[in-house]
Amino acid sequence: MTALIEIERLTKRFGGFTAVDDVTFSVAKGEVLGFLGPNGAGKSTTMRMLAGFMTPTSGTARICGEDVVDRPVAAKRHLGFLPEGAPTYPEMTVTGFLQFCGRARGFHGSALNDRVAHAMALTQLEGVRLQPVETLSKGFKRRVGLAAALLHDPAVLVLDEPTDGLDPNQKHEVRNLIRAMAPEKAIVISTHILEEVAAVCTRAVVIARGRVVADATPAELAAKGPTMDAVFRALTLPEVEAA
Ligand SMILES: Nc1ncnc2c1ncn2[C@@H]1O[C@H](COP(=O)(O)OP(=O)(O)OP(=O)(O)O)[C@@H](O)[C@H]1O
Repeated sequence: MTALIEIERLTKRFGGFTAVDDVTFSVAKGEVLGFLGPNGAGKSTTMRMLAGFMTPTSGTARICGEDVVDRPVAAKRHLGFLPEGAPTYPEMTVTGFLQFCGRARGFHGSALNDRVAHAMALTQLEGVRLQPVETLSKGFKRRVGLAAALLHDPAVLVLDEPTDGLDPNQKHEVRNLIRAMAPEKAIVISTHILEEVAAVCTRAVVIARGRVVADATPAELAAKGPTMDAVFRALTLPEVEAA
């Protein structure tokens, strides 16, 4: 299996506080890695460093073999990143925003229009295509962000809570979409929803206080206790309490 994401000893300190502490894992093509942990565990910080949005204090991250710090443009070519929250440029319409993202990715003319139309179809945004992003509900804003991440059909997807704010039907659709794309890509999703891990992930990495406390398949994790909730608490609470 080819590792499309390679994270080695990644660390981020904010002053004297270590938010991400010596994190190592890799993700191969075909894998959907669930990145789990309690609030403040360091998930978003790890994902931001992987996406080249934040410089690590130490350690390395590579996307399709390209170091995100030394070769940021080459690494980002292979990456679709859905950050936390809503897309920027809220006054743009959905179509306008996605066209802007597509142009930034180097698409023009009919190729640009095809890309935007395809991404909108995948994320079911056609009904709101002419609406300004700021007027959309949270779930629709999330899907606009997801469409922007998928636009260039990248080999690597890093999705920070992709189903946050979606209703159950939309969650189902987004999980189906992730599953459908999975064979051709390496995907990392962070989530608080334990059922999502069983539903879409082939592997799970659990972090607490910035450190990896488990790296296993969903079935291996589930076998560690009576419920996924209990396993999650056993893995993460001692770390939180010890801090
Ligand atoms: N720019 C920053 N400056 C200082 N501290 C920060 C900064 N960004 C994050 N932190 C801290 O680093 C820790 C990890 O934050 P992070 O957002 O990565 O956690 P998370 O696992 O994504 O949490 P959540 O599940 O709540 O989104 C937190 O204690 C947070 O307050």
